[in-house]
Amino acid sequence: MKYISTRGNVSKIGFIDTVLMGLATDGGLLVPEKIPQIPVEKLQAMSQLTYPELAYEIISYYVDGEIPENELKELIEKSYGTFRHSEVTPVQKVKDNMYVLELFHGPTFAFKDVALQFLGNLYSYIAKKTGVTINILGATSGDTGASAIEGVRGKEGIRICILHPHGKVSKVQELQMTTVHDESVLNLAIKGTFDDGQRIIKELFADLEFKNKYHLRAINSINFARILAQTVYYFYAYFQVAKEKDIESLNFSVPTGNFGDIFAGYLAKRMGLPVGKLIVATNENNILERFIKDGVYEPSEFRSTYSPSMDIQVASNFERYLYYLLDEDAGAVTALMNQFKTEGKIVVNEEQLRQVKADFAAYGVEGEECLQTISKYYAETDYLLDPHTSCGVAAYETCNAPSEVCVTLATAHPAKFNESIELCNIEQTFPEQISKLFDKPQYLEVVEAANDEIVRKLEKHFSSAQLNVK
Ligand SMILES: Cc1ncc(COP(=O)(O)O)c(C=O)c1O
Ligand SMILES: N[C@@H](CCOP(=O)(O)O)C(=O)O
Repeated sequence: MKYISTRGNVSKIGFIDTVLMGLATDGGLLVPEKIPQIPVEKLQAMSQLTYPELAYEIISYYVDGEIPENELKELIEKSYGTFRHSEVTPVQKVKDNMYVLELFHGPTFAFKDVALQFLGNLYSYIAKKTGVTINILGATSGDTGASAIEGVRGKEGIRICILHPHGKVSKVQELQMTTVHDESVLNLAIKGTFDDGQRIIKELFADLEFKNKYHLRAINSINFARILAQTVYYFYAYFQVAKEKDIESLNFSVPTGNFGDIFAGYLAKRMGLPVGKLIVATNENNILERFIKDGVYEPSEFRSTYSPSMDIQVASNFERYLYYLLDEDAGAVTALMNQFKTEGKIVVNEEQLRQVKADFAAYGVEGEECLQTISKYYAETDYLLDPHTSCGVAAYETCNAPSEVCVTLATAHPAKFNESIELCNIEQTFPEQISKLFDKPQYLEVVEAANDEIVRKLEKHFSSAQLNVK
């Protein structure tokens, strides 16, 4: 298995080099040269596997022997051994034909842990095997940051810097990131939005001299390993629902911001999983909903919402989808991405829009509807949705036909977003791991959303004494 760039200007590389490269050196995103196809008989055999066993089967297609079988199995078991639920990502039936896939049983109570526990261990494995330096640079709207820090903290030879939008993440998200007192961790709170942070880190990754000098590595979903690990739970959910329901295909409703999670579902479908509709649920920052409806991809004004992790205008993984929409024509992707840079928008033609609508349904959830959905489900089913999952459920209600079976991805635990839950007059009990954060001191530096100030901080952090790799 080799990997190529969506912009066509990177020579083919293997899995480990793909993980280390993160953002492709030509500014594009790395994708597998050929998506592996899983035959029906193999799918049937996979349906009885435990989560770690299934993860091994799926991930092996992409690692393609670069990590010996026993070492990959060990790495996967270690990654999912930190989850509080024996099934790792259990599926809960909420009502007839409606399920949620609980992705929040990892250390930081968000779906990011599923991929970032794996990626943290993978980076540690690569550092030990090859001696390469791992200096992680990431941007977060709240969840990736905490999860990435948790995934690598205490691992020798790894340093990490996370940019988050100052004052625009929930209190628990901020505490999860900033109460970690470790010289390998730097939290920069930028005076701006998540999009500013994501743009800045992409510019730094695109500066190849800087990237190479400081050995910058990515933990955001620009890193293909993130997408890969997230693909596994679509398979797992399908197999769990199929055990109790006779289904030909299964719809998924996915709270969406950077388009990474839903792209993982798209990949699972292309690998042969019988996925029906992929429903893109957004909040008021609805660039993706508008694109799926009108074929125009154009940012609008940023809005702070009850689901802050989805307050994203420019969705990183959109480029990966564009690559497949444009029949894997890297030249056409490059032209459209250049057009986006110069004109600020991308418009697809009618035939392409038909394909987009065949691939996805979409619904943008406004604030009141998000809160009402939380209240309604709590009253009617006793299930407490976090505001992101609530957007997913509201989109399911709008886009899923009653006869179709749908799984909504529950992307975070409600305790992370008590600001929104309180507005619904619901009192929740915090898990101990979260309540104890409130007593801890915080470590963060507030900076302008400007490259030069951030570069100075990074240079200092990433050139501090080299941490030993055991
Ligand atoms: C809780 C939560 N839900 C949904 C999303 C959106 O996922 P994606 O960015 O992969 O579209 C995020 C952020 O990524 C998140 O943190
Ligand atoms: N919602 C995310 C934004 C970053 O997304 P990623 O999947 O590319 O890491 C967050 O919580 O940080």
